[in-house]
Amino acid sequence: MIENVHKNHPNGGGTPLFKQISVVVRPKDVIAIQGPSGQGKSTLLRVLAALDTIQSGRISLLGRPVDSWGPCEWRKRVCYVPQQPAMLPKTVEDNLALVSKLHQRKFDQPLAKRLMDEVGLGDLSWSQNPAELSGGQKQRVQLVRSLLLGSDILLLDEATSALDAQSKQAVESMLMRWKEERGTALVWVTHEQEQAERVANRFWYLENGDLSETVKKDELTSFSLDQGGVE
Ligand SMILES: Nc1ncnc2c1ncn2[C@@H]1O[C@H](COP(=O)(O)OP(=O)(O)OP(=O)(O)O)[C@@H](O)[C@H]1O
Repeated sequence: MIENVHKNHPNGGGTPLFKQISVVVRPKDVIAIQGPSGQGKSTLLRVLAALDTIQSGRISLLGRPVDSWGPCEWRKRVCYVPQQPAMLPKTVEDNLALVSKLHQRKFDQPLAKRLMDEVGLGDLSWSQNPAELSGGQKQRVQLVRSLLLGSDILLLDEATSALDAQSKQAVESMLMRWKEERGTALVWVTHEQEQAERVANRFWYLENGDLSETVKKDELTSFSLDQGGVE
């Protein structure tokens, strides 16, 4: 999906943040991105989401370069979920219905209800203003809103950083069910080694501009047989 991507450090010093990195994302992959702070994990998600520029390289999905999809279609297919939830100052329901409004689709209320239940927000009033919610509640509402887009790839930036252990487990289980049902790939920045090991089948490590990859042992055979991926 990304080939020889080169990006300079945003500090303007001319040092590379990414040095010719290439990776493929396959349906149902769960990829944990790890590495020291400031090495470009969030930036890599934004590059994949076509929200940040690169100096050279190719970003594509299903064999088509990002430019040929157009920004709106790309964002439907590749959805970035930022660490800090950005909510409309309306109701929870307005926020949940936002993506269907933006993309002229019917709001799937039963699905939204099911997902809210699954992330432990079954009792939350949908008429509340998100400003009244806790950080962890906002993070889960944002995640459900993103899932309703039905994208091929979800880019999760520390998606459970504001959650207690129980809610974190609920979110992890829901995301695992979702990717099995829908074939969605999850590319997930997490600082938690234990979480990475629980959820991921592939691991990307970013440091000094290089991306190295390891794969779970039981995945090695299928991985080497199936390098084709989404691209
Ligand atoms: N808008 C910006 N302007 C200038 N520098 C930026 C900007 N955004 C990120 N950076 C710099 O780019 C580098 C990569 O940042 P990024 O947030 O991608 O790293 P990260 O690996 O996700 O870090 P962390 O683990 O701390 O979240 C950092 O050195 C950061 O200071």
